[in-house]
Amino acid sequence: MTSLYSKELEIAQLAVQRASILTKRVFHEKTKGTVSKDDASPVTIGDFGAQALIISALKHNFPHDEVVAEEEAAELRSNSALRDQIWELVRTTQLDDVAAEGLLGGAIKDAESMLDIIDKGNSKGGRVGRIWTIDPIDGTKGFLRGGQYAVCLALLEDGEVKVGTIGCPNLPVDDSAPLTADIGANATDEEGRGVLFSAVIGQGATSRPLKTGALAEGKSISMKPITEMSNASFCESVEAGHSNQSESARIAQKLGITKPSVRMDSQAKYGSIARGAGDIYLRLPTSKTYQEKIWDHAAGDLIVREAGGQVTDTKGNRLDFGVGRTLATNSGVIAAPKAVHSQVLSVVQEVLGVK
Ligand SMILES: Nc1ncnc2c1ncn2[C@@H]1O[C@H](COP(=O)(O)O)[C@@H](O)[C@H]1OP(=O)(O)O
Ligand SMILES: [Mg+2]
Ligand SMILES: [Mg+2]
Ligand SMILES: [Mg+2]
Repeated sequence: MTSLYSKELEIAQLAVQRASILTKRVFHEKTKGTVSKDDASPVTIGDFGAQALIISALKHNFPHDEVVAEEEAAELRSNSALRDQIWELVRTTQLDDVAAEGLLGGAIKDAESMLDIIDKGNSKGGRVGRIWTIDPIDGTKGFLRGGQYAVCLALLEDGEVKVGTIGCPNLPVDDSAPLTADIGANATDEEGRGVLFSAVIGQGATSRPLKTGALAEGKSISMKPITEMSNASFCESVEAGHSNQSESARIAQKLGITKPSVRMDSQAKYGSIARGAGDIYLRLPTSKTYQEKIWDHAAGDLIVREAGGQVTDTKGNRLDFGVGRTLATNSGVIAAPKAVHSQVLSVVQEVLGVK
């Protein structure tokens, strides 16, 4: 393995795999330690634990890189019961392959170190240097209802996404399985679920089964060419507060799309269109003030583009990951195969009245 970013890719995939094991354990626990954040969104012991495990692996391998991660440990420093619950999970979650676990640096020393590690995700981001961005559980609401969620990790270099990995424990492994709406009944440990999407800039995108030890072999994935808009399928958020679902319905109708949207939580949407299970992902702003977070889009943006797609905001600009922790200069997301992206964008702009 001598290709560019091969070490980063291997560590990212293994780190996401290990964190995914932790999230699945939490799903089966009776109490998920759910607390409400300042913005009223939920966070669980799974979010904190997964973030600790991923940052620990990154700091072991790339000690000088910065990290922009979603969660912070402040609440855990004053809530020792919650801290202990997370520590118990983190302490006892390993990959079941000794060599792979060794690559991630093994266990974290103690509960205090775990809190410090969680807080290493506090970089301001920006356009200079190597910055990893982590969403330890993307779609926490989906996670809680047994629907889709994703463990997301990307490497930015000078503001550009170079490596992206998304673990989706509840998506089918089969790349050609049709997209199904996220009704919250997808959580199962049966064979056939759990997929890891990855991409490296200039090297294409892959999917592989999400394992509990060494990495499974990957397959190249690509977006499906749309021959008839009437047969296209588009996906969007489950949450009406995250994306305007009445505008998306009007856009779909104007494009000639006849199928209803497939609603699913998290960056599972990016992975699903990248492998051709769906075609288009629309995320239409619901407020003028909400700024999308870089950890909600970085990995998906690269995976879709490396699979033959184009990703822009509603103004037609590429997502700019170099402005800080948020996509402050962008509004919404339009992801589609390259060949039809401009057609989709012009209908989006017509319906939204964007110049
Ligand atoms: N008002 C909002 N508009 C758009 N996205 C939001 C909004 N509030 C939260 N989000 C984020 O959208 C992501 C979920 O994406 P999706 O809606 O596509 O499933 C979550 O990361 C969620 O943040 P959080 O992690 O804090 O819940
Ligand atoms: Mg969250
Ligand atoms: Mg998220
Ligand atoms: Mg999250």
